[in-house]
Amino acid sequence: MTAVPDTVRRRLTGRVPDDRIRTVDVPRHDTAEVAKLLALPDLASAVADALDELGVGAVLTTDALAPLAPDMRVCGPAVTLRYIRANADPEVVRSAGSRLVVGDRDLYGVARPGDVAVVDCGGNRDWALLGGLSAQWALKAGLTGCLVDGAVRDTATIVGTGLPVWSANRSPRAARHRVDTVAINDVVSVAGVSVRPGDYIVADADGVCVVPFEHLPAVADACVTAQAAEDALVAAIRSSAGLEELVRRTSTRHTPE
Ligand SMILES: O=C([O-])CC(=O)C(=O)O
Ligand SMILES: [Mg+2]
Repeated sequence: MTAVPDTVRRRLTGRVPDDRIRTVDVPRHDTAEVAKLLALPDLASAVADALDELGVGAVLTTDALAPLAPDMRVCGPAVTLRYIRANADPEVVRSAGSRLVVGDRDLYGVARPGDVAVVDCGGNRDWALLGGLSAQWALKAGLTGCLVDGAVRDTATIVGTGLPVWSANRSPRAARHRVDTVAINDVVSVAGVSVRPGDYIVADADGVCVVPFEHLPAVADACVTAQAAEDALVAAIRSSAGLEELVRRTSTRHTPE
């Protein structure tokens, strides 16, 4: 069983039993790596190019997970939560005072400022696992974003909080009494992509990139190099008098002898 230190214990509600908290020790890189990435104007596209170049990681399109608002962007290490769908009728569960556990608050409790919550909803896309209250709790804990492979609700309130959230669906119906928490900080599956605690989530209006923890520094360096080349190309586009000059200045074609 995980030893939960007192500093973390004071941040937990106690709803999730300790044996479902797989670890509180999530690896994290220096925040300078995150700052390099957040400086990129087209964050997820740049990171996706670097993942292609290095042959690592995974991406998800906005068909799989979409941001609640187009200006949302995030980069940070994942803390994870996995649910399963409960079999019981929610009315029966509610009247029996069941111990089905909603684990979002305790996920935020084990997180550190800068982390991104990643929620595997066990295939449930119909019932909301995150709403306005949850978003405000996440912000209080210092989370910088949430990915929910399921539904969210209270969209107006969530967007108003400024917390960046990506989800597979939206639904007004709550998942309370319909799901149970299996694990906090275990490997999860999000739209078919595995995410380990500490893998970096990079997301914006174009979609989501999952950067394996060990590759983050190389990805950040590749992005900075590619951005410098792109900036030079943009300067050439802007300063060329016309297309002929632009093509001449940027062409790599061999001139015939
Ligand atoms: O209550 C719930 O289950 C989810 C919700 O609406 C919130 O977090 O505000
Ligand atoms: Mg609500």
